[in-house]
Amino acid sequence: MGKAISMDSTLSSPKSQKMGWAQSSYPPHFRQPNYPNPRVDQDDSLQPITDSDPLPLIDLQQLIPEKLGEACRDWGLFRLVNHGIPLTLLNQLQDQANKLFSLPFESKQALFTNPMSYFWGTPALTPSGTAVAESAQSINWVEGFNVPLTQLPQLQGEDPISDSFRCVLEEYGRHMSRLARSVFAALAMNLGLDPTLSESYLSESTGIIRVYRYPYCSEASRTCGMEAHTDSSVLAVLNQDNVGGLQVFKDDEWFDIKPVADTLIVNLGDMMQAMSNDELKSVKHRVKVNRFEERVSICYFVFPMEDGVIRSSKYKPFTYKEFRAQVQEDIKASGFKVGLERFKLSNSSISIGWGIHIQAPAASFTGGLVGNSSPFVVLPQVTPLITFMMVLLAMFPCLVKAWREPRPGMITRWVAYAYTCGFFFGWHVHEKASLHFLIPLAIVAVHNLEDARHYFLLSIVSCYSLLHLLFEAKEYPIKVLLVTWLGFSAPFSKIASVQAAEKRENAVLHLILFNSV
Ligand SMILES: O=C(O)CCC(=O)C(=O)O
Ligand SMILES: [Fe+2]
Repeated sequence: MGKAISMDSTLSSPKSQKMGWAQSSYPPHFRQPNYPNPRVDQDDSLQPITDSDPLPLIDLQQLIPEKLGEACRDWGLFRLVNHGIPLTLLNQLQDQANKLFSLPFESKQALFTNPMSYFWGTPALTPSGTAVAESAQSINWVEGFNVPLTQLPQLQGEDPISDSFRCVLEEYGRHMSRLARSVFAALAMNLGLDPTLSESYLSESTGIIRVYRYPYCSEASRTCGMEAHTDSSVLAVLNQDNVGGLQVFKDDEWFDIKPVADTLIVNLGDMMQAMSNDELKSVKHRVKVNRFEERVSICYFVFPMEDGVIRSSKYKPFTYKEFRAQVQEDIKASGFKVGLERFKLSNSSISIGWGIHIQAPAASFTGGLVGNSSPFVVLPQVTPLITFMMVLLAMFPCLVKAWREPRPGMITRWVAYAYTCGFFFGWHVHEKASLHFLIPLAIVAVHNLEDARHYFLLSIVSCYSLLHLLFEAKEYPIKVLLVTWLGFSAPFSKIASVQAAEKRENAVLHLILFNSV
C-alpha cells in the first residue's frame, strides 16, 4: 500500500473536526456548509459507572459463566470491566482513528483498498469490503474503515498515519481475540455446547475491526447514524468515545448505552443466538447522530468458520457463508436484512436425528391433515406443474384414440379413464376422489365384461384406501364387512370371467363351424 497522504495543516488536529472546520474530510453527502459551528464547550472526559446504569456488568477477571449467561439471556449485551486492555492503548486507538478520519475524503478512499475498505452511507459490506448496493437506499450517517485483522500487514508502508494505525490495531486486535475467546468459552460452558465445536463456531481468523465516524448532523432527530439491526457475528466488542448515541432495544423500549470510562460493550450476534438454540439474544441496536458533535467508535466482530455447519434445534443447518450470502441478497432486493428468520424451522418441524428436519404439514380446513404439500425428506419435491404434465402424459393415448376415432358410445369409458389418470398423478388428490372414476366405470361395467373386471379391481383399491377414514371403534364392523365381501367376491369374479371366456370361445367355435359348413 504505502501511499503518502498529503494533509491540509488545518485538518491535522482531531479537535479541528469538532469545531466544524473540517467539512472536506466528510463524504460530500454529509457536508453542511451553512450549518453553524458545532458547540465546543463539551466535557471531553468519559463518565464513571453509576448505579443508574441498567446494563449488566461483567468482570473479565472473575468470569462467572452463570452470571454471564444470565446477562446474555436477559439483555444480549453487557458492559465489560477489568478487560485487561491498557488505557493508553485505548486512548491511542481513539487518537489514531480521529487522525485517519480527518484526512480529506478522497485520500481516505485511496488509502484503503480491497479487502480493506473505506465506506460511507451504509455499514452493509460485501466480503471484499465494498458497500452492498441496496435497492431502497436509506443513508446511514456514518463513514468507516473496514479492516480484516489478517490483512493488517498490507497497511505497512511509508505513510506514517496508516502505519501507526496498523501498529495500534495489531495490538488491539490481539486483545480482542483474547477477550472473544474467554467470553465465548464461558458462554459455551454455560450453554453446555460441545467443546469440539468451539473451533469452528468461533474462528479468530475471521476477526474484523470497523472504525466508524458519525458526523454531526443538523437534522439529528430525523437522521440515523446506523439503522436498527442485529449483528451477524458471534460476538461484537464496541469501544466508543464520550459522545454516546448507541441504543439497544429491550422490552419494547430503546435504552441509551452511555459511554463509561475504561469499559467496553460486548454484544451477541445472530450466530451466537443460533448456536444457543435461541436461548441467548442477538440484540437489536442502533446509533443516533448528534447535532453538535461527531462520534467515533471502534468495533470488533468475530464470526464462525465460513464453511462450518451451525446446527441448532431452531434453525436449518447452515454455514456462515450461506447466511452472509442470504443477508446480502435480501439487502440488495429489499434494502433490509431478514437474518435468522430466513433459516428458522417452523414450530411444526420435527427433528428425526442425523441433522434431518421434516416440516410437519399443518392441518387446514380444506386440505385436511394431508395439506397442500407434505415435504419429502430425500426425494425432490413434486410441484403442481410436474403432476399436471404427468396427468397429461397418462391421458395422451386415450386422447389420441378419441381424436382419431370419435365414438360417442365410449364417452363414459373415456371419462372414467381420464379420472383414473388424474387420481394417480394429480396434485393433492384425496382418497375420496376415487369415486370420480368408480361411478362412470360402474355404468360401463354393466355392458362390458372387460370394464367390469377393471371396475372390480379398482373398487377394491378404492375401498381399501378409504378404510382409514373409518377410524372410530363403532365403524370397525363396517371395515371387516367390506374386506370380507371383497375377499369372498374375488373367486366369483374369477368364475364369472372364466365362464365369459368359455362363452366367447364357444361363440367363436360356432362361428368357425358355421362358416366352414
Ligand atoms: O458504532 C457503534 O457503536 C455500533 C456499531 C454497530 O452496531 C455495528 O457496526 O454493527
Ligand atoms: Fe451492530
